Amino acid sequence: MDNNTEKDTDVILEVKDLKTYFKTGPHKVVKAVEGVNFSLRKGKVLGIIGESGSGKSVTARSILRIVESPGYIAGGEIRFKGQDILKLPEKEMKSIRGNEISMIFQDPTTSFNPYMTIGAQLAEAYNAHTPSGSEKAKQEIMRVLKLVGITNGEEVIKKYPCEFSAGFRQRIFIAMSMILYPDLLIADEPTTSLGITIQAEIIEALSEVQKQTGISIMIITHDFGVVSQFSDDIFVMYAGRCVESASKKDLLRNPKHPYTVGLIRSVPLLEARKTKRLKSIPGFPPDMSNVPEGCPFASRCEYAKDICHKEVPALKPVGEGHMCACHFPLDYDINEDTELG
Ligand SMILES: Nc1ncnc2c1ncn2[C@@H]1O[C@H](COP(=O)(O)OP(=O)(O)OP(=O)(O)O)[C@@H](O)[C@H]1O
Repeated sequence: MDNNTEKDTDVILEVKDLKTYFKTGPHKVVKAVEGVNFSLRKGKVLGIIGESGSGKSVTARSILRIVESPGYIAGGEIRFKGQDILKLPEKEMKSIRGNEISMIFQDPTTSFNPYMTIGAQLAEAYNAHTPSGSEKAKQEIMRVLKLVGITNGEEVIKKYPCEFSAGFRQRIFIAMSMILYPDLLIADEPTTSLGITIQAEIIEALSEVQKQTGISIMIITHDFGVVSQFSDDIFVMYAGRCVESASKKDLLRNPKHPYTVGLIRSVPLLEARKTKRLKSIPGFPPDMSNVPEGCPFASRCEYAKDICHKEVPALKPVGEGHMCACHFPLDYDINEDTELG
């Protein structure tokens, strides 16, 4: 039994020193997630942001224990409601998936069976864990469809996925993910394949679901606009590591890691940036099978000094609830960025 402290009871998910590797050759290991730490507060939204290949999806899949071979979890703890789920037998984990933790993916097209009606698929998701009469299932289907703003549920359930747009399918998929009253929803790039207007609608739908149900959400994205709009807390990933985490307010106002500053400077939609020039981060993330010594961001960092190329900086507190892995955290006020003015 775990002895939760008062503080811990506010945390639904705590990831400690998670390592997920891929053995890609006899002497080759890709360290996709290398010692990641973060927590998600109950009823809050945590945004995980980072460029492509930084390990966001692998982190999400590790939480559900669905990392596929040659991938494996090499170490760490994943505490969900106080219990380390890495220690659970697969049978118990199966019941947690969908029932307590559900996940939505980037591409709503592949999330559905094209040959089954929406109603049949929602009923199947409901009955998978909760055998029950069809009347009850139908009530629950209507409940979740309404939750995502679909009021013509009777019509929708008779149709097939191909009869709807990608955005509407994603909305239905969010509904499906909510059918078993999960406590945690992991949304992996839920808006990436959609147009700008539809993206905003999906975020709005997720936000409505969160408000109405109080569910905890972990949203993964490479779009700072999405996290700045929707998250309570933000966790920035780079090359398989956590480089900065803080409340959204702190992170956007006073980012400490040069990578976070680079990400913020490259976003066209943030209010504070509207009138300013945009700057992309020069260079590319490292090859994950051959990450150089020292801070993985050093080769792209305009502030890097000798030590940055030699020692990996530890994740350390830089303010209340604000953590940063940098040898020289910045004292940066986003509104005083004269370089961009
Ligand atoms: N099946 C695999 N085999 C080998 N390496 C893999 C595999 N899947 C992922 N990786 C490695 O893990 C790293 C992290 O991948 P991940 O999908 O988590 O990135 P991401 O941040 O979610 O990127 P994206 O935004 O493009 O989805 C990749 O750079 C890749 O090197």
